[in-house]
Amino acid sequence: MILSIEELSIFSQERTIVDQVSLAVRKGEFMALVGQSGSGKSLLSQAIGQLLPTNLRASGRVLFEGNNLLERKPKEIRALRGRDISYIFQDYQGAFTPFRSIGGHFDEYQKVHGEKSATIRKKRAAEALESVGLSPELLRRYPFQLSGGQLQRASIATSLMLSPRLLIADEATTALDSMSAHRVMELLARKQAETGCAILFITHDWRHVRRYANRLSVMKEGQIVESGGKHRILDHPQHEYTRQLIEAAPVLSHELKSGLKEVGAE
Ligand SMILES: Nc1ncnc2c1ncn2[C@@H]1O[C@H](COP(=O)(O)OP(=O)(O)OP(=O)(O)O)[C@@H](O)[C@H]1O
Repeated sequence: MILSIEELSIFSQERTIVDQVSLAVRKGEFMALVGQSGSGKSLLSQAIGQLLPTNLRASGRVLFEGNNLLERKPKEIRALRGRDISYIFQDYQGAFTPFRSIGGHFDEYQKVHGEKSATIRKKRAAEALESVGLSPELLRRYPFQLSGGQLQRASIATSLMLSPRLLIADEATTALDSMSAHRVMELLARKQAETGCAILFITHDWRHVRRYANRLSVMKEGQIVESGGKHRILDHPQHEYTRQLIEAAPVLSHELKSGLKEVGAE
């Protein structure tokens, strides 16, 4: 288990938003987190890296390779973020400062994580861009000179540059057109196969769950209502809410919803 969330609750002054949630991500797996809008998926993912808004607080345990991250000092967490645990957000535009070149962003990111050699930083930045199918030429450009899809791939390149062991992707493809989203998903799957990193993937897109996930958890009103292997949940959901969610998703073929063939089918 690379990540083990145990009885995590998140509170505002007025209410409990996430209520005693437990969730585990295994080494190297693709774990999808789906569920109702406002059920607390983003806040749960933010709590992992101590990124919660300041008006909220968390209780419980977030064990990353056995260490409770909720007890770590902010400085320790900053060092961990980007190196061991990386995030990809829906708002990838926000990851870039308008007046700094793409190369400048890659350089700064590595400096923050202690890489002192400018030669290594430059080489690694070029390799990172190439690994997501972008030309190192783009390092000279500014964020507004890239398309949305290119910018999202550049932000993914940054997130993967230091080979994190856990990648947290919060609706990483929601803002993209379907071809760009497909490219990003294929890229994540390929990087995962290459590096063996685990992915916690928050999404509303059941096509991505069906195609890429190993396991999934379903959230509703601050609680996890069902967790398990993809095929089991998609083909035999046990909770009524999961059933409704799957029924509401577009049906893609006559196969079972997980993509498996019915027993006895040709
Ligand atoms: N800083 C905050 N203070 C108080 N409540 C908040 C704060 N941030 C989010 N919330 C509330 O917490 C709940 C969970 O929000 P969260 O963003 O985690 O939902 P989500 O499941 O990711 O939704 P979506 O799928 O729409 O992105 C929502 O009701 C939201 O309004």
